[in-house]
Amino acid sequence: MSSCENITSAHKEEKAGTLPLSLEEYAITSNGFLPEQIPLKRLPQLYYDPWEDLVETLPTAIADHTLRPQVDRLPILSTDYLATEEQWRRAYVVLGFLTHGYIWGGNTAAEILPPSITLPLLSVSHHLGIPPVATYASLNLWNFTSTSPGHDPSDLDALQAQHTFTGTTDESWFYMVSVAIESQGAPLIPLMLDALQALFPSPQPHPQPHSESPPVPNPPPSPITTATTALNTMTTTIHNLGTLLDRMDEHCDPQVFYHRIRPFLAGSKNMAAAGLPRGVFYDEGPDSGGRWRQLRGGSNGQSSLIQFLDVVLGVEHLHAGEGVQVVRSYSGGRGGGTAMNFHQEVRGYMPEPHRRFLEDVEARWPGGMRTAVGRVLMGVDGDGKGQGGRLGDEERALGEAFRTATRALAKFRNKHLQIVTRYIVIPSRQPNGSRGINLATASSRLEAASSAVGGNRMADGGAELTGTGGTALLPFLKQSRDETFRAGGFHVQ
Ligand code: HEM
Repeated sequence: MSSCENITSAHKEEKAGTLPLSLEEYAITSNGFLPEQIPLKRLPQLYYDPWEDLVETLPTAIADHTLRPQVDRLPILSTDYLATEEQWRRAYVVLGFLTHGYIWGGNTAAEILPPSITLPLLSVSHHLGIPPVATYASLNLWNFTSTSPGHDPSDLDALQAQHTFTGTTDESWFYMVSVAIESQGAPLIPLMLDALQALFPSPQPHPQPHSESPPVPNPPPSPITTATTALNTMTTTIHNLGTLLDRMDEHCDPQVFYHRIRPFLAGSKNMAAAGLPRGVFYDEGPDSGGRWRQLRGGSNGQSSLIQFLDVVLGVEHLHAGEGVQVVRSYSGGRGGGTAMNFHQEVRGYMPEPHRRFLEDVEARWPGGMRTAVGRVLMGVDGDGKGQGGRLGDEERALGEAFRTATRALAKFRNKHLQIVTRYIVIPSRQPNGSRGINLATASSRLEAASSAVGGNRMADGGAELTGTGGTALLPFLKQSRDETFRAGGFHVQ
């Protein structure tokens, strides 16, 4: 197989019309936030063989504790020979795996990242506009291959991760469920942009043929019908994404996830309990010095697709201090300071074009469907205070389609909550005797921010062990779900 195979997905040829935004400018492909082609499996320049050879044997090197000395002996390679965006992404994937393998692949966490990793990683992350750490992009979006004819990334059974820390099927499957979700959700991007565009500029009533005019043979659908149809497709697609989520159990065992995979996803932010009180020192060599950095680790919460669905529907996630708990990620790290909530903060961990895309969509269609549908139904921006007369069938169908779509996304979040319970909360309460110092347990401590939750003020930085940690994590995820339900709260007359 060549290193740059074309991907044929079921929806690839579907969209040919003119979009209100040029998706290419945002590095969005016919596979959505996934690349158009199977990501490179190896950098073609022999110069980068020291990285490639090491990452190829990563699970073994971690298991026999030889990774750190091998990384320490790596030459400091320049990024000057990276020639294409695919190659920059490949370098980011390789360095991300080596970084987390190095930090977490021992009995204690490594506090200092050597210049052989730090220098090229900082250069690559600067080029891609993404933090120098493993992210959803390096673990999922740019880390897959497929054995299906046409390399269809929506075919979960044919997907495989290119790299894992553990060499387990469980880890590959954990990443690939997200890849299939991204792929199956991809057609929603152009579809929903069209729908927003149709509805936003004051929707016209259905064109009524004038009595003297000749009948129009195939009148184009009205903006309201266009949006209704798109929302109904969105509902079906989100339902299918939930079916994929349900398949996590097929090959990813909760014990393996919690005790073996998850520790490697951890970041360096608020990880004192796991042995990183100051984060990780990125050593840039004797000339430049270096500095301590505290960063989140890789998380599916960094998915641009799920945030796109929020933006389209107009789901609002509250800021810290407005009742939201700022949680430590399952991959480590706690939500940002007072000004940012989780969803805003993790945008900083998305590839720059994807982050820009979400911001531009928000700016162009503020409030998304919630605003647009609200205007149609009540003549207001969805706050339910309008006068509104009797609604026609078309408007009622639109309102119903919108509420059904928000309900579908809330149900998706509900399934996700059940997964988090099975994969984190329950295993965190069970003993694990496999390691001297259990980094999984240490890195799963949750810290509640000094935010008021249900009237109970929790001490800033007050840590809870994982046994009770789920009590901090679950309210955050429940809040996300409930905010989604709330976005659909219209009363159709
Ligand atoms: C074993 C599987 C999974 C586990 C244990 C898990 C766990 C978690 C945890 C603990 C969080 C809290 C924030 C964080 O730590 O970053 C989170 C957030 C999130 N996860 Fe997952 N997750 C899993 C699979 C997935 C999948 C497949 C997706 C789909 C792309 C997903 C999407 C999200 C999203 C969007 C958030 C942000 C909260 C929200 O918007 O509701 N997760 N996940």
